[in-house]
Amino acid sequence: MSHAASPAASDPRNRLIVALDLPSVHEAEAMVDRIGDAATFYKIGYRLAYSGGLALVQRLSKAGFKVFIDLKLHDIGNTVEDGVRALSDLGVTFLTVHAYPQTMRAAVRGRGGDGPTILAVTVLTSYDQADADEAGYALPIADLVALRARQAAEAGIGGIVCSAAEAASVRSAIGPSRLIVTPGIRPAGDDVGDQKRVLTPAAAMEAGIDHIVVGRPITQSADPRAAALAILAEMG
Ligand SMILES: O=C(O)c1cc(=O)[nH]c(=O)n1[C@@H]1O[C@H](COP(=O)(O)O)[C@@H](O)[C@H]1O
Repeated sequence: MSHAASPAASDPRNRLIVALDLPSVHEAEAMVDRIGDAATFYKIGYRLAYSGGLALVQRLSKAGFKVFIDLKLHDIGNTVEDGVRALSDLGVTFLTVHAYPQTMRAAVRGRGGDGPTILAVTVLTSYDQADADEAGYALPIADLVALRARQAAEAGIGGIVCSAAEAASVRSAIGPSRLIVTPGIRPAGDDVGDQKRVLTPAAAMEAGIDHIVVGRPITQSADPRAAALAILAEMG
């Protein structure tokens, strides 16, 4: 595997997280090599984690990449606390839990003093209002995201996952020092797939987010490196 570049603080590569949602560790490693120095931060989710991807987390970290482990934990408090404690030993930068108050408090306990930054997933970007209604939530999505962001800050969570469309209300709920991380990003004209609350890379940056998460627009492109470079150019 190639080694990660060390971008300057102002370099947009620090703010682009590429979702490695690929079928196997072998294909994920080949993708990292194809993208080369156009990315320095990768996300590993269910698909890879459940097929040998935890070893890849360690290889990526060793090669100098930042890693976001996205398992969206949500269970009874004791199980979440223990799970976060175990994941904290992997040396990742970010890990995710769902933004339920009991879950978030347990995750903060499991993280201890020097673990990874815990990100709380508010309302999935594949949900529109009809999906939230169907799931039994009485609130408009914007209000539910803001409520969960406030609860995350109260629980001591380090960052929020939401749509960039909600960045302003989330920022006022969490203050300047916690992070806003936004999937549901599509360059203008790209296929949105199952995403519903979508913004372009440029619009997300203007909205004041800290990191964007981009998967298929890069990994399913005929030229993943060129796709990543185009997104970086749009991010400024
Ligand atoms: O937690 C996440 O990363 C996440 C939260 C969310 O609300 N929406 C969302 O799409 N994601 C993840 O972000 C990535 C987006 O991938 P693409 O839609 O292919 O760009 C996927 O790996 C999702 O699992």
